[in-house]
Amino acid sequence: MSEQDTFSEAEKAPESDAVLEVRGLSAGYGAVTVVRDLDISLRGGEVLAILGPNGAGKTTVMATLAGLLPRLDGEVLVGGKVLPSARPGAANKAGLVLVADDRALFTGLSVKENIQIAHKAGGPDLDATMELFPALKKRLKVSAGAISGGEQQMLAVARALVQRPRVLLIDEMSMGLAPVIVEELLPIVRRIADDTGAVVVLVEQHVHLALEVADEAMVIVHGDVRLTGSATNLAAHPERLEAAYLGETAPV
Ligand SMILES: Nc1ncnc2c1ncn2[C@@H]1O[C@H](COP(=O)(O)OP(=O)(O)OP(=O)(O)O)[C@@H](O)[C@H]1O
Repeated sequence: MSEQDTFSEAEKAPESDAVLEVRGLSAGYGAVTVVRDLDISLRGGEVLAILGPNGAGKTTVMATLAGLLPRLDGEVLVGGKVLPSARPGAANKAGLVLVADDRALFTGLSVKENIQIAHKAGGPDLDATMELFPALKKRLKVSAGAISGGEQQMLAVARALVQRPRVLLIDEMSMGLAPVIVEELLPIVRRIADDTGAVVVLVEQHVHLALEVADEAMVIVHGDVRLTGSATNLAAHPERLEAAYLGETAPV
């Protein structure tokens, strides 16, 4: 097959290659719609950064994707199969794993026990997981409540990883952490996508750090998608990002 053939095939890749597809999603609380008409299509190994100011609706999107909130409209598909609305167990079974912004660790249990409890058949074992988190490896016997914020975040991601996610949702990994720690953590997320082929959807306040590791990015403001594009493109045009954040662009 010539190089040209390979290129045209890649260009024409069918939509069904998508591991995560979100079509016309609206999300909110009761009768209140907070996010409107969201579309996402990601293949295995791709990282999407969801950006936007406080209150934009990012966490609402993540919770809805994870089945913790009912969808108000639209569909979510994993591996081509439509997920039922508001069924977190079904979403998890389909391979969606959420790392929530509160990390939700068992603080009375050790680091090792937190990981063991979450482990699913076929997921990477403790040794393989610790390769990604050498700092955590030294803290395996310490209780999860006694490690640093950065280590807790590593543990939250490690706990998601041993569930063998097809789609890893990480909500504000950087919450309460110094930028220097975030700089260490985000490349690990990139590596997870590259090594395991999982789709990663990342909500992040550190815009430029997120764009360094993401493939695609989306800016949500007041519940509307105001900007989408490749992370490289958005990083090269900070003025577009700024205009989107300020609500100066029309909904996409
Ligand atoms: N439980 C709830 N009931 C009703 N409204 C809610 C609830 N939780 C959040 N909201 C509202 O939904 C909107 C979006 O909130 P959300 O937390 O999704 O934003 P966000 O982009 O994640 O913000 P931040 O960056 O500050 O975390 C806000 O107006 C918020 O007040």
